[in-house]
Amino acid sequence: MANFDTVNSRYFLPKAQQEGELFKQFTFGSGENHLQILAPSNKHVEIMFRYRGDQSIIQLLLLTDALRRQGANEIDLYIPYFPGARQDRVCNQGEPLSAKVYADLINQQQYHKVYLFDPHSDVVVALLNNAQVIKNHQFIKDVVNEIDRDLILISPDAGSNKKIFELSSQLGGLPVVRADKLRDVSNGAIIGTEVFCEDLSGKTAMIVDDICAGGRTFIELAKKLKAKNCEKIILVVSHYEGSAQEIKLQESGIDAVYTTNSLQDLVATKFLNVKNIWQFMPAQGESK
Ligand SMILES: O=P(O)(O)OC[C@H]1O[C@@H](O)[C@H](O)[C@@H]1O
Repeated sequence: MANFDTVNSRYFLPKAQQEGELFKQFTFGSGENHLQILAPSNKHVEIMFRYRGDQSIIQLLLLTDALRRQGANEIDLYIPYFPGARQDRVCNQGEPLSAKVYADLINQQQYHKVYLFDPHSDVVVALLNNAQVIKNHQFIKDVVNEIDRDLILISPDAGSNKKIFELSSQLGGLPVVRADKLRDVSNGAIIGTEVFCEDLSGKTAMIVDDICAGGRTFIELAKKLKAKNCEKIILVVSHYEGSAQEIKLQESGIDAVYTTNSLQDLVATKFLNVKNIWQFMPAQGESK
């Protein structure tokens, strides 16, 4: 999973340096994108797509159209981070159902398979045609092997429990501690966190979640874990936005963040020990 080769039927977006150019791409001054496939396409191709803002979605649609016109009739899409997945319900009046908007766009392309990595919930999987889920199990196993300590898994909120207990059994029954966010019912803002356990003296806690975005969830949680005398706190997220809150994450007691490159090429920060241990596809400008 971690390493993709660069055979001719794999098209990377954003474009990574690879053996032979498969397509050219540029953006006009007006902001419109242009691309051109440079050789006839195989019938079956794979697009390895990392979401980089909504402009990148347009590039994906253009690439898909160009490939079909060049003869591709079975296209698999790898989209490890699926945009809009966290807005999988309308929380406040006036908001869109973003997950459906993005899913509809992808469905219109009639991909043969759409591979997602550790999606936020089952909703986006249900909205997409031909979705295949790559679970986070192997990623977490790799992290556990690298840490090599006695661990407890922390389920950050009620919505994560099912996933974390499944993960625990995959990891030979690692103990699980449950936590939950307390929210302001009027606007959904996080106002606190509860951790359902007694003293955690001497323990290494591994918080596992799909994404770290603003970081608020983990800052509050880490503070509570520290207050329960946790010795070390590791945050493991499949998708990491790279947050303005990194100083606060560190101050809250998080010792390291383990993540993948599903959203970012390189996570370098002087504040946090962020390890990008899984490479979905070559970083832009890297030859793999
Ligand atoms: O607290 P931040 O980092 O902003 O958001 C991440 C959390 O928000 C949820 O959607 C994710 O599943 C995760 O629990």
